[in-house]
This record gives sequence, C-alpha cells and structure tokens, in this order.
Amino acid sequence: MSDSLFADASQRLERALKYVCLSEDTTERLKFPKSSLIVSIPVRMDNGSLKIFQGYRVRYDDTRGPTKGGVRYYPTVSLDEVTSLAFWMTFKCAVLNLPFGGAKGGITINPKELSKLELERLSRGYVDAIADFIGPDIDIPAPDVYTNPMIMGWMMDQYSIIRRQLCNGVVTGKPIALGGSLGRDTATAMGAFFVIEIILAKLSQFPANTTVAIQGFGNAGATLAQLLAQAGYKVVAVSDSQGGIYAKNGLDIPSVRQFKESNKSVKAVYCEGSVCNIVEHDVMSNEELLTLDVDVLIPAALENQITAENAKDIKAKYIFEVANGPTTSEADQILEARGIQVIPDILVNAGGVTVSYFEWVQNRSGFYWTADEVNLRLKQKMIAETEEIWQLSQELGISMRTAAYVHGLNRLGEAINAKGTRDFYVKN
Ligand SMILES: NC(=O)C1=CN([C@@H]2O[C@H](COP(=O)(O)OP(=O)(O)OC[C@H]3O[C@@H](n4cnc5c(N)ncnc54)[C@H](OP(=O)(O)O)[C@@H]3O)[C@@H](O)[C@H]2O)C=CC1
Ligand SMILES: O=C(O)CCC(=O)C(=O)O
Repeated sequence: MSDSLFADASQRLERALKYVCLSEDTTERLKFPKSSLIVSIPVRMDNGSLKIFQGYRVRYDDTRGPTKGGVRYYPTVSLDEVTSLAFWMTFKCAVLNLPFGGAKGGITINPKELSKLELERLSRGYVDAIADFIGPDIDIPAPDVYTNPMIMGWMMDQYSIIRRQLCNGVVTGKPIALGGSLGRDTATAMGAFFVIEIILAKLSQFPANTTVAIQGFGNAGATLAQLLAQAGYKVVAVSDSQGGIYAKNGLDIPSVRQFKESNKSVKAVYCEGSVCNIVEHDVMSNEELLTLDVDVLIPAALENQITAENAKDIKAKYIFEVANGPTTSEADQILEARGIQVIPDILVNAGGVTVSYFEWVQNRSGFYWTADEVNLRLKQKMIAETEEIWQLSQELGISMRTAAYVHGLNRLGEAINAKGTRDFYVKN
C-alpha cells in the first residue's frame, strides 16, 4: 500500500481516465488541489493552560461551483488525509450532479478528551483561522467524523460574527433551529439505503436472505443499521471504535442503539454489571468483523480498512462503502479478481452532501421544505445516478468504482473545458 492516502486515491483517477476523452491540460489540473490551508488554533483550556491545535482546509476543485465538504475532528487527521477527502468530494459532487466542487477540513484532535466549552472554543477558533477561505459562495463546511450539528451551529455563528451579518448558508448540517434542513441527520444513511436497495434488487439478493455486517456505529452506520433492519435485512454484526458484536440470527438494532447511547460503546463487555437488552451475542474485533461470512459488508468508519492484507479473507459478496476511502486500490484489485462487488463511496455515501446541497438551497431561498420533500428529492437523485453508473459499468465492462469516476469525470471535464484554457495567464 502506498504511504500516501492521496497517492493511493489518485490511482482511481488514473484508471478512469482510460475511459474518458479529456485533454492533457484538463487531466493535469485534476491531479492537484486548488489550494490548501494549514492553521494553528490556540485554545484556552478549562484549567487555564493554552493548547495549540493543528487544523486544515483543502479546496480541491471549484470548477462546478463553490467547494463543499465536511470537517473531521480525529487524532490522526493530516494534510494528506484531508486532501484525499477533498479529492473524493470533488468526484462525489460531480457524480450527484450537484453545483459544487470538493473540499474537506479537519483538526488533529480527539474531541472526546475536551469539555463542551473547550470544544466550542476550538470550533470557533478554527472558523477564525479559516474565515477568509470559506463562505456561502466560496467553500461550505459540514459535519464528518466526530463533528455534529451543534458544532456546525457554532461554526455558522462564528462566521456570522466575523462578517457582521447572518450567514447561515456558510455551513450545512446545522441544527434545525439555525436553518438546518430536515433529513440532513439521516441523509447519508438514507442515500446509502437507496443505493443498496437498487443494486441488490438487480443482483436478485433480497432482504430476508441477506446478512449484513457494519463497521462504524455513528451517524452513518447506526442510522443505516436501523433502516436496513426495518426493511427486513438481517444485521448480524456492528462495531465502533471499541470493537464489535455479532449475533448470527440478527441484532435488535433499536436496543443496540439505546445501549450505545448510555454505555458509549456497542461492545458487550460494557454490559457487565448493567442491564443489557441486546440479544445473546459474541464480541469481536473490528478486524474480525470485516472478514465475517456475510452477504453484505458495510465499512462506515474510516479509510484504509480493507487492504491487500485482509482482502483475500473477505467473505462478503457485496461491499457498500459508506465510509470515505475504506478500500485501498490494491485491495480493490484483489476483490475484483475474486468477484466481490464493491459499490464505491463517491456514490454510496453521497446522500449526506446531497441533502447539504438542499440545505444550502433552502438557506439561500429562505423557503424550507418538509422532511418528505427532502427525502423524495434525495431518493430521486440517488436512484437516477445509481442507474446511470450501473449502465456505464455494464456497457464498458468496468467496476462500479471506475464507472462512478468516469461518470463524474465526464461532468467535470466538460466544465473544465467550457472554461477555456486561460492560457494567456501563463504564456509569455
Ligand atoms: N456524516 C456524514 O454526513 C457523512 C459521513 N461520511 C463518512 O462516513 C464515515 C462515518 O462518518 P460518521 O458516521 O458521520 O461519523 P461519526 O463520528 O458519527 O461515527 C464514526 C463511527 O466510527 C467509529 N470509529 C472511530 N474510529 C474507529 C476505528 N478506529 N475503528 C472502528 N470504528 C471507529 C466511531 O466509534 P465510536 O462511536 O466508538 O466513537 C463511530 O461509531 C466516515 O468515513 C465519513 O467520512 C460520508 C459522507 C457523509
Ligand atoms: O455534507 C457535506 O457537505 C459533506 C459531507 C461529507 O463530508 C462527505 O460526503 O464526505
């Protein structure tokens, strides 16, 4: 595996470029981020000490519109990771035909170690540091791993203070009371659910005969587990950062969610000495969950989970990538050779940014939609783009991942070409 996540991510672009007709200039542009910002964020801690945290924001490409993408708070966040996530956002927005380019942000921090007030100071400090880099028509942050609507509300408020006017379109995924959209909290999972339903129906894999394992039990993973269980799929395993649980006849997802809420983890070891309503189950590691004998595997936590080391041991027939970048490019080739279908992140998890787009539209128009309107529009978009990518994959005989990149590249390439070469800036 390449040491650089971005170098590995770029290989997907290289593969897809063989199937599109783009000029060399256009191709060259797509290989580099437009601009990258590294900031230091001083935070006064509750004990009076001052700590400096490192933050990032990368705007990858803005040809199709203002850049868009979440902000991650995680101990391993780096410029390389944020650049890769911004790259994926660029393709994701093109795949869903949203009028956005791609961006991402992050802070190297374990937010679980901060008090609520420290977290608020950190989030406001981050916006102070990146304020000239973002804006409703420039770059629009949103939630990602270990960030949430409360943090988005603080960020929007801080930006509005700096600009001395209410700017609720600068951030999406906000609390409803501050201009958030109904349905944004469930959108990533709901979008993934629509993709899973369409693809599995095409492959004659029906809910009652389908076992599912999900890695990651946060906003995306837990909501999707619930949607799948409600639809009759047998969700047999779930996990979080502490490890996983498995029940061969299926877990009762509402009980697991309730249990996690009060015990911080799904892992059964936390059951000891407390009342646990989860059906009888085994505990397992995250690594073990990935190689379970299930029909569907759903990585919904972090990148680089399925690698050249464990790809040969994967037993699932279908992988739906809810996490960004959970499969390395080496693993992709092993899985493809073994006939395991991988449905890629830039399609499967695109429900989140799609409803973020709806939120931005609602903020700009000042006219708010019902949850049914949001979910219906999300469903229409997810179905339409999934069908197109499926057709491309069938016609060209390529994987769903390469087909998704080709689909996005066609739109991106057309937009880059339409802008012209701008050569007069660089020649002479
Ligand atoms: N939220 C969104 O709108 C979107 C999210 N995504 C992607 O989906 C994935 C999950 O995001 P989201 O659900 O929002 O994030 P959350 O912060 O809500 O949840 C993250 C989950 O991952 C678990 N986790 C953290 N570290 C590890 C680890 N080392 N091994 C296994 N599990 C771990 C967490 O465990 P614990 O609960 O114990 O902390 C938690 O259950 C990410 O890849 C994100 O980029 C993609 C598109 C949109
Ligand atoms: O909602 C958004 O704008 C972006 C969500 C995100 O970060 C992602 O899709 O990975």
